[in-house]
This record gives sequence, C-alpha cells and structure tokens, in this order.
Amino acid sequence: MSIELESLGQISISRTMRSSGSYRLKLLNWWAPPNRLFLRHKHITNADKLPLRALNGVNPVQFLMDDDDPNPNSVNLLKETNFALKCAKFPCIKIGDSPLIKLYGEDDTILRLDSELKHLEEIEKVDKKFPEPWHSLGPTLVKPVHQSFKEENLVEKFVEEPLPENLAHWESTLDRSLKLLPNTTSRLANLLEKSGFPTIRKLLNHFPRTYADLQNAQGAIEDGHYFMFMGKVISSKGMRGGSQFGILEVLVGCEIQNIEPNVNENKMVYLHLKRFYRGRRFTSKPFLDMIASKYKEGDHVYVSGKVKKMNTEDHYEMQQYNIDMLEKEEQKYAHLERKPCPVYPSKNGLKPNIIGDVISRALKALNNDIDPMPSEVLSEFNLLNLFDAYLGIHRPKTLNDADLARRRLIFDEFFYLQLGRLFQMLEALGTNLEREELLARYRNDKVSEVCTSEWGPLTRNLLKSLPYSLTSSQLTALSEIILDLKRPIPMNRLLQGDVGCGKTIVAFLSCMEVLGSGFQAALMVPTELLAIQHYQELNSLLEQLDSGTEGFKPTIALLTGSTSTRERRIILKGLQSGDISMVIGTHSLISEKIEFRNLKIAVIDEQHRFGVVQRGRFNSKLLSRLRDDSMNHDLNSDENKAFMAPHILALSATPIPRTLALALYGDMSITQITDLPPGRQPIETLALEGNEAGFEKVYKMIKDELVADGKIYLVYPIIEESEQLPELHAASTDYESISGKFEGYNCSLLHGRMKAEEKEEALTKFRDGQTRILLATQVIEIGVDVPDASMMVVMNAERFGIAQLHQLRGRVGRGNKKSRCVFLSSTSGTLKRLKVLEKSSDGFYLAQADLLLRGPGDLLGKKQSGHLPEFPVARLEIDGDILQKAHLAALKVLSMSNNLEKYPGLKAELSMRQPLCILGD
Ligand SMILES: Nc1ncnc2c1ncn2[C@@H]1O[C@H](COP(=O)(O)OP(=O)(O)OP(=O)(O)O)[C@@H](O)[C@H]1O
Repeated sequence: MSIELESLGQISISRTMRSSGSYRLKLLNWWAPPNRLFLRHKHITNADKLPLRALNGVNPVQFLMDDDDPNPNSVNLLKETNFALKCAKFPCIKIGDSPLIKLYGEDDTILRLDSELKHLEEIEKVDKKFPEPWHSLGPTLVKPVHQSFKEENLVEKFVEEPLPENLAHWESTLDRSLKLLPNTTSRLANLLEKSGFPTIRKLLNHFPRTYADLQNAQGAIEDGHYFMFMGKVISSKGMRGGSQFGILEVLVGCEIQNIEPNVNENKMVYLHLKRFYRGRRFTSKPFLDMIASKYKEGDHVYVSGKVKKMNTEDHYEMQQYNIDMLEKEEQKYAHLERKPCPVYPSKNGLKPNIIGDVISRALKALNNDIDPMPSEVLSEFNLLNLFDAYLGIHRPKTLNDADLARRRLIFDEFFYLQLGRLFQMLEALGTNLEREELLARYRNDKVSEVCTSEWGPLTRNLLKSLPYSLTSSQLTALSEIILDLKRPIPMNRLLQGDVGCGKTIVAFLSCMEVLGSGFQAALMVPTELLAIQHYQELNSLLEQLDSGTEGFKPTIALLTGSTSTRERRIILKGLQSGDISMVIGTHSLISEKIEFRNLKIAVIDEQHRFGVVQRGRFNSKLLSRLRDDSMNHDLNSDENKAFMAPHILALSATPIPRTLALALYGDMSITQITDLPPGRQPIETLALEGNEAGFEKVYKMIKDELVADGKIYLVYPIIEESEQLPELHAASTDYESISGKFEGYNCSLLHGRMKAEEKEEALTKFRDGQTRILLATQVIEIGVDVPDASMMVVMNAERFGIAQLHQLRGRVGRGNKKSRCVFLSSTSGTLKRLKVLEKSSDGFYLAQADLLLRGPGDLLGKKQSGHLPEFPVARLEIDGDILQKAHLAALKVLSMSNNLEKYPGLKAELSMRQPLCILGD
C-alpha cells in the first residue's frame, strides 16, 4: 500500500508502508535548473512513532540528501513539522526553522516542473532486506540505573524518546547485528559490517584513541591535536570550489588564555572551519547561500576538532570538526559537562564521526543488564558494571570516568584468560573433591612456616649433607612444593627465580621427597649439556649422603638423544620395573615411549623453552591413566596414589615479572625465589663500544684475569664469520687469534654444531681448569654452572636482548670470587641500551625494564611466546595489578561454581572469547 502525503509544487513526498509496519519515506526529486538536485529516499522505521518530521536546527538539505547520515542529531532531534505550512512560498522552501532555501536563481522559469513531477512521482518498492522492526526484539526499555555515573543527556533521551524495544537478553544483546539498531539503514549496517563491526560488541569495543578536552584549548595549541573551543562566529561563507564542489567556510574567533610568560591578557585565535560538499549539485548559489546562512556573525558556538596551523599566526584550519550553537548561558555549562569528548580512530576507511555516532546510538539501545559478571565479583573487586564501563569509555564525564571504565575493560581481558585457563585445568580433574582441593590450594598459595621435620628422611639427609645451607626463600619454596606433594591431587607449580639463585637444588630435594617414599621422578631440561651437568651434580651429591638413610640410595639414569640404543633399552626397562628411581634427560623424555612404574613428579627445567604444548603432553600422557573409568575413586587409596597424574614442577630462570608469569601460566601456582645465596659478590659490569680502543681495554682485562687465575667466557653471536653480517664476531673464526694472543693459556670452543661428547669435553676441560678461555655461542646461556668462572666478554652484545644478556652474565659470579662482565657493542648508538645492565643486576628489574621497552612478546623471544595472549586494551607492562585481581576473581568464581553452571553468562562469554577451549557442553 502506498499513500501520497503531500505534493508541494516541485516536491513530492511519498510513503510506502509494509505489512510488517515499517515505513519508507521517499522524498522525490526536485528540479533546480541548471543543476538537478536529487533528494534521495530515507528509511524510517517505526514511522508511526516518527510521523513525517523535519529537522530542528539541522541543515535540512544536508539531512534530506544524506540518506545514510548516521548522525544521531539528524534523527533524534527530529520534530514534527507540517510541511504544507512551512513550505508556504514557491519557489522557495522553508523546513522547520531553517532559512529560506531558494530553489531557483532569480530568472529561472518553472514551466517544465509540472510535467517533470508527474514522471517522478513514482512509489519506490520497499527493500526486501529491510530489517525487522526493533520492537520484535524484547520488552520496552526501562530507564537504566547507573551505579557510578550518569550521562544525563542519554538518560533523558531514553525517557523522552524511548527506543521502543529492548533487546531480549543480555547474552545476545552485544552479539546482535548492528542491522537491528534503530534508525540504521541496511546500507549503513553493511558498511559497518564491511569495516569490521558486525555486532554491537565489536562496535563498542572500538575505543576512543584519546579524549579531547575543553581545557586543552587553554594551553598551547599543537598542530594536529584535538581541541575544543568556545567562540563567536565572525563570518560564514558558501563558495563554489570549481564546478565540482561547494565549500562552507565559517570563521570563528575564540579568546583563550595566553600562555606566554608575564602576559595577563587573553589572546584571540581564529578557526577556519571548512566543510566540502562534493558534487555539482552543491555548487548552486541557493544551496551555498543556505549553508552559509546557518551561522550568523556574533553567534556563540562551541567547536571541537583537529587543528592545523595556517601560515598566519594564531589562525588554524579545521576540516574535521563539530560545531554547536550556544544560545543561552546555561548551554555553555551543559557543554562543559559533556567533557571530555572521545576521539575515535577510523577503521577500514570508515570515518571517526560516523563510528562515534553509531556508538552513541548503540549505547542508547543497550540495557544496563548486559554484564555477565556476578555481582559478588563486581562489589568485591570494586568494578564498574559493563554497561557503565561502555558508557564511561565512550561518553565519560571526566577523564577519571574513562580511566575507571578502562580498568574494568582490562579486567575483563585478563579475567576471561585466567578463567579459561583455570577452567580447563579443573575440567581435566575427575572429581569435585579434587577440584575443591585444587582451588583451596590456589587460594592459599603461601605456606606460613617451614617444617623440615615433616619432610621425608632422604630429603632431610640430602639437605644435611649439602656444603651450604638453603636460603630462606629456597626453604619456603621447598616447603610449598613438599606440601603440594603430600596432597592427593597433582601439583602444577612454577618455580621462578633469578639466574644462579639455586633453583636446581630445590628441584633435586623435591624429587628426593618422592623417591624416599618409593615413587619415581623425572627431570626434563632443554639441552643435553644441562642434562649431563645435572646428572653429574646430583650423583655427586648422593655420593656424599650418609649411609644412614635406611639403606636407600636412589638410582639415577641419564637419557638424551646421544644415549646408545642398548643403554636406552636398559633405562626404559628400569623405569618400567621401578629399578630406576629417577631419570634426567632432554625432551626425549616426552617423545620416547617411556613407561614409568610410578612416576610422582616431573620437573621441567626452563619451562618457557618447552611451551605449554609440551608441558601438556607430558601431563596428559600420564593423566590418561588416572582417567581410566575402572579406577577406584577413593583419592587416598594406595592404588590411586600409585596411578595419580604426576605433579608438575616447572622451573624458570627467566625472572619474568609476576604479572607476565600469571598471564602466561595462569593455571599454575607460582613460587618465587627472591634472594641469592650468601657470599655472592656483585658482578662488575662494563658496557663498551667494540672499537679498537675498546678491544685493547678488554684484552688487557682478560690478561689480568688470567694472571689472577681466573676463567673466562668469550661469548659470540655466531659460529662462523658471515659475508652478510661482516660486523659480527664469530666464535670459530676468533679461536685461532685468541689462542695466539693469550699464548700459554689454553682455549676451547663450544657451540651448537658440535657433537654432544665434544661439547661435554669442552665444558669439562673448562670446569677442571685445563682450559682457561672458553669461546662459546649462546649455548652456554642456560644453566651452565662453573662456579669459579670469573669473567665474561660478550661480543656484539646488542644482538642479544637485555634479559638474555642478564642470563649470560649469570654464568659468572656463581661462587665467592669477584667477577667481571664486559658487553661490547658494535656501535656507539647501540651502547646506550646496554648501559642499563651496568646499573642493575636484579633480573626482575631488568625484565621489567625490558618488558617496558619491548613488550611482552619480545621479551620471551618470538619462538617462546607463541602462546602469549594478545590484549587489545591492557598493557601487561603497566596493568599488572589488574591482572592479579582478575586472577583472584577467576578463582573466586570457580570456587563458587567450578563448572560455571551457576553462571551461564560467564560460560557463554568464555566460549565466545576463547573458541578453542573446550567448555563441556
Ligand atoms: N643456598 C646456597 N648457598 C650457597 N650456594 C648455593 C646455594 N644454593 C645453590 N647454590 C649454588 O649456586 C650455584 C647456582 O645454583 P643453581 O645452578 O641451582 O642456580 P639456578 O637457579 O638453577 O641458576 P640458573 O638459572 O643459572 O640455572 C650452584 O653452584 C649451586 O651449588
């Protein structure tokens, strides 16, 4: 059905009505020789509530022409107008309070119009894809109650012009298509979708890049920045810009505070607001006069936008701007209240102002019950609800509002990551009892006192026979681990500590605790060199054991890629029968088909080098036994203890900040060793440019060190000289020249291309003192322990990361001897970064500095950070406190409902955010 409403001379207005109740308003052409102005149609939903209306204070021509203009003002400020009355004068037209629009130049004739109009008064067919009206989505919107702050204007609009319908349920609200947003044409919705905004959530997660603030116009005006001004219109001109476009230029004069010293008077700045109207039709005089007449000299206006300096002093051009008329004094304050103003980045070509406008409408359409977060969590962690957070980030009243909102949104990023990790871990456990045990342990991560008397006899015996006493944080760490080992559920703990702090002995003692009660242990390390070193060290410690340990001496085996087939067969058999109590090896421990008789603990050294996948494989391989349905479900039964999944103890020598550790290993309990063994002397560190003078100095230092009986590591970035990188020093290439330079002192070479036994031989000779200089690549970075090595020189040090250099430096100063470390940089420019190592030897501090400089992904190296989560808003480097809160909140939620059944909203959100994680049903 179609109804012709009005026919006003040259303007025809038709309305078609769909059976579904939606309308399409069509404004037919008008003719304005010589230019043909075509006023396009406009979709209007719920037209029964929005009867034929014109604009109030908005340029009508612009409105009529921009059929997809998403500016909320174009729609929300609509007010009922009688066209017949307003368009009284022919051939001019006046709509609403607009000035007269001259349709023709003075001498144009109108004779052709009647016949033209007949032809044009056709009724447009309604677009088949026209969306269902909003009211089908749910009950009427109620006025939202804001906990923390209110956006008066928005609330008013809700009441005054309520969007007829609310969305059915929070679960689906945010994930609904923008097509369903009131007053959004399908063309605009498609455009939004193509630009990456298919849903309301995606749109609301497009956060402002910054906020413009009225206050900032009072300071220095910087080119390219966003500012807000209040001022007076000086002139307004509509001009032809050639035959293809029209220009509106409004000149506004603003009085601002003078920031020059000793000048009390305010100064004037001049804003040239320029708007371009592309198309021949916008070059007509009537049109240009009409747009210019909107702003009159002396009008008070409020302008915001990006400024560009002009050649004349204190003159600025603004092409992207918003201008509002200020009529009354009160309005000034109303505007002031709306500060700060969000500035959006554009997306895929979509202009910031369009994005901002649709966001405003989306916010109005939302209800305040979109938050799946339980209210207990909101109140305990003092968080805004999600609705307020979206309002606060997009329409803050103060910058503090925006910051509060940002914190809530960051919290969510961390929270769902933690929740996902912990949830997956709980899923892997069989019974509720196990889950509750585990959560209880996470909540109470620290032990209050160390009770060595409760440790097993083998552990106590080894402890007694050590040539040193454990430091207090070594003791606490060991207590935490042993407490976990006594629990009937598998431990998943990360032992983290700075280089050389003594993690290995804590790991050994943890293994002794299970070996002493007849179980087995495995220690997996990333390199063969390290496996051999640990194997030798542990054996030598065990040799010194008192024979009084109830006659029990554990048998330790070494299994690496170089182990002969025969030997391997014997080891595998021994592990299966239980004759071998502990195996130390490389990743072959998980890739081999090893069967343990009763493996109780798996220690994974240098955790991040293996990654979650390998850790998981180790774990799940052994977990499969536990999940056997035929098992006895009494957790304390001997049978179950024997078949329980192994406890996992991961060691990390990278002293990553606790927050990063949480983000990476949110499903692990974290223990940190925070002190170093006593007697360690600070390593004297020097960063030098590796020019001739620098090398001379270093050679002299090496000579002195050799004379003083020291041992020296020379570390190189590459093995062989490279044509592509001629500036790099190479270990093999330098071997001859170094041997010649320090005649009388033996040198050895150690790099990754050598065979296992050659590496082992090189290291043994260096350890025994047969060689005094070891030319090595970064193979020595991890775990190599030669306590009396006293000097290190790193060539082309800028090629390494700060954290890596700290690890390398940790190869010296491991005993009581005073040690030195020199970092040689290729150029003076690269020297600056290395200087930070001169100032600090605290790994946590350096890692934090590195984190701030390079970001978390880089800190761990690309290879190892494949599993590092991406956070759109949060910055791990600075938002660590929120991460800690989020971790606790995730624990709280899971302890209230460990399968999340009580919180279906959270579960849905989690599966939406982490599509890869298996969430039961
Ligand atoms: N409490 C202690 N008192 C004295 N020396 C200790 C103590 N604990 C460990 N050590 C010694 O300190 C040195 C470094 O210990 P260890 O190799 O365990 O450090 P780490 O934390 O594993 O370091 P890295 O990260 O370099 O592997 C070893 O020679 C070890 O014997």
